[in-house]
Amino acid sequence: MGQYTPMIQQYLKVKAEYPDAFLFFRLGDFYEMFFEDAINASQELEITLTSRDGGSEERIPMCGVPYHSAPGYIDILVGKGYKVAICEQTEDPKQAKGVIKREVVQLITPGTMMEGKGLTDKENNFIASLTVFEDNCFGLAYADLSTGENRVTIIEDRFETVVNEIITIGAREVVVHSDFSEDFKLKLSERSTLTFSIEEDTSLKQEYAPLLTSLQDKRHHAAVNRLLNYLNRTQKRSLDHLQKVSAYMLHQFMKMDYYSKRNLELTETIRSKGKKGSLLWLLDETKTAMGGRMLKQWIDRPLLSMDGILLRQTHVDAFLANYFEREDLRDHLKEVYDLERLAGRVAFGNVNARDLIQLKYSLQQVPVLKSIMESIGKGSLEELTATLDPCEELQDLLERSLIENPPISVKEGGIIQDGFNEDLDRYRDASRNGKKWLAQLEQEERSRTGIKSLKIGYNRIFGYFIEVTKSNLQHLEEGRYERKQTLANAERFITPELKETEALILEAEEKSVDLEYELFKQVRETVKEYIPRLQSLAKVISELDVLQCFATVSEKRHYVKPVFNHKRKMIIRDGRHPVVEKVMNAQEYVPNDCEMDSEREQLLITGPNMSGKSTYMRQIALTAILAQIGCYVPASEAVLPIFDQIFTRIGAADDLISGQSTFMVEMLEAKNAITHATEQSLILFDEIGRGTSTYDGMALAQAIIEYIHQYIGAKTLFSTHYHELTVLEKELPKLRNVHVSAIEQNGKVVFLHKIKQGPADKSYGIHVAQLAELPPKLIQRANEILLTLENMDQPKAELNVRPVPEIREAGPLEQLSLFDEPKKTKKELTSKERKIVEELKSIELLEMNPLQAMNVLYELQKKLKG
Ligand SMILES: Nc1ncnc2c1ncn2[C@@H]1O[C@H](COP(=O)(O)OP(=O)(O)OP(=O)(O)O)[C@@H](O)[C@H]1O
Repeated sequence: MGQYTPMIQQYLKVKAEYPDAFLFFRLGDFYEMFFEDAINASQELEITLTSRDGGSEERIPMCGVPYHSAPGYIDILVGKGYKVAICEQTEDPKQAKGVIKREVVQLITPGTMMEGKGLTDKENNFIASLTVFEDNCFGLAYADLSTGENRVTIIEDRFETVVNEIITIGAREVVVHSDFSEDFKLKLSERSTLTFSIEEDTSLKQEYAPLLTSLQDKRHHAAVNRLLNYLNRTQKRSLDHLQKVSAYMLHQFMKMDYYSKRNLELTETIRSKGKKGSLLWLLDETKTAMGGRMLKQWIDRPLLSMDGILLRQTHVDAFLANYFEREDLRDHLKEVYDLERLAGRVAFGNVNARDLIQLKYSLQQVPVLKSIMESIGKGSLEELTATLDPCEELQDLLERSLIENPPISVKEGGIIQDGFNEDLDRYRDASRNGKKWLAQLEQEERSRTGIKSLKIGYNRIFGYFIEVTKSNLQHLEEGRYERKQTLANAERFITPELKETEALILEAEEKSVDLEYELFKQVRETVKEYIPRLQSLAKVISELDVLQCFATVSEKRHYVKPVFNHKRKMIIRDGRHPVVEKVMNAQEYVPNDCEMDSEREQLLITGPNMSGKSTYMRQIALTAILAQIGCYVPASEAVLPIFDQIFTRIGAADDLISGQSTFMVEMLEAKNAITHATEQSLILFDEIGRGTSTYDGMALAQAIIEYIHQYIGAKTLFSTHYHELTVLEKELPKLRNVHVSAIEQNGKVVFLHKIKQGPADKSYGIHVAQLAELPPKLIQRANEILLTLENMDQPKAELNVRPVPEIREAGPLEQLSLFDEPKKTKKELTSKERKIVEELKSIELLEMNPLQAMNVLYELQKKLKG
């Protein structure tokens, strides 16, 4: 290190403390990066890589960004999952002896962003900490630094549950002990892009003790302390806005694993991973960013407590019964600023006067919201309304102190109203009068000299001056004017009077700007004291927003209030898939019923491809979820049990990342459902078993159905292409066949999308092939083959006697009328035909899917026709 210049040595010392972050090293107006950081940053940020002499033989790689445009670059790096350490000059360069002192003032990481593009209005940005206890218990704590939300839970379950929870909250950064298992890290990283950070210290810092007062369990403390200590160490500033930590338990909410949430497209779609097309997108009629975030949290955590659900329902009822008040409320909610994030920025000290003006507008809405709510005033809504806190004194302060349209900068004046502070008024008088004095002085000089074009101007270098054009110079009194500057056709002068007036004005202006900044800081400090009240206010407003949103959607889309029962009964009349219905236009969507109870626990759904089996299954799960978050549901009548868990296996080309075959994933998920489901659960299995050879898959599917029927009793919807399974209805008393109907019109299939009792009688695979425009000859041939196969079908009931259906001999195939020519006996066959028959015999039908079989047939036929 000795060979480097003192500044580079300083850089290396700081960098050693932040090895896993890009170090933004402040040099004058730039943040510079050196060595590896420079090489990597120049690639990631697409900026020029240069080099500088640093005392060593080789030049040091360097790249930099101007400090005023740094936030954009920091956004990019942090968005890619990197950390950025901001190292500032902490002493005045003029006073520095030797190298200027520098220190890291903040570490910005994916989980600790406070502003910028990385933050989405309607989404939280959580940073989590994970602590492993004995017996494989996990403490999960998480906080949103931008809003101050702060939670903790203990997971006494598999690590998979921890992964689910971290993905559900959408954490982007996880803080762990340095010994944390690499295997666990891998499992977490497989599912989402996460940044890991280290914090060993789980001891309590006294300043945070008030946040932890409601926590009884020691493990809660350890988990939360790890997180708080990390935030404290990296943020190096006030965390006053962090709210009291609230503990929760996972079993308070309906359980759904990551796959199920994804399959059901609750908050993002499978294909685009965006919000559009998800249940959240459909429901989001919230008017505030805070409400939007709460809605997402509610969708992620449907309730299990009947009381909790009914309470939300009552609120929704009240909003539904009062259309005009609701619309009025919506209009006013629109004017409410993001109070939670504002509170966070107040605590961090980076709000400007414009933010506080927004706060003022928001607070002005509160009495209005309150009076609208009071006019609705029914039952429990009154309780919520009563907690709307207008923070009157704060509102009053903001109204008196800040001017309406302040500039962004808080250090250049122009933000505090006249009449708010006497000293400020006095300075302002001086500076306003000063301008008057200058105008007077200008007038006097003009009369004295008789020069009409004489004017008083200002420049930064020597302040106020008197400007006279060259042609008028002779009119100036000798000795009175001191020359300061010569221009092409004018000269600039000063006089003692001018300088005196100038001193008065500048002093007043400077003092008033300084005082304004001081006054602004005082206002900001006062706002800081209101942070907890603002946060509580934000909670109530968010809740009102989500509840009005439920009412708005329910009314707009003609939803009905679900009725709950403890008898595991489920009746859905005219149920619809909420999102498909919206996308395709309500008139076209075919509504469907679903009836299940303790005598009818399993539905085996058959029907052609594309008829709507998956849609039907999904709509039932979404109906249950909507009901349990307290919203109305897309149906004309709904009687529902409260589901404790929802499991889905709905085909999608997922999980290629984890290196497992689709079939393996299918089996793992089946296992997951079978191991954890209870009588109170809902299971959706879409064509389980199709990923393997026909009989294998069918056998497994049947065994799974039987197992759930006999040992679990969960409500199960099972769609299948194996028509053979429909005979199970005879054996399994709680299983019913239903099918999605289709009709043939003019030789084409028309999907009715209607669920009917009983099994489907026909597979319409060939029609789908026709829709896919396979050659007409081929379609015709497939129809002939189908007819033959159907004619030779054995009574299906037999299948159920043997769990694995009997594999037919190849023999009967010889009798098929495969060819249009008259039947021939073996003797009469030509050698070519014999060869083809042999080929036919050797075909492993069970290894093929129908399309492959058709291809082979087509080839054989082509050979025959020769
Ligand atoms: N009830 C309905 N009313 C109107 N259209 C529907 C309905 N249900 C489904 N559809 C339409 O039919 C399409 C196919 O539905 P879905 O994917 O559920 O079929 P599927 O039977 O599961 O098909 P596959 O067996 O090929 O997986 C959907 O994209 C939707 O547009």
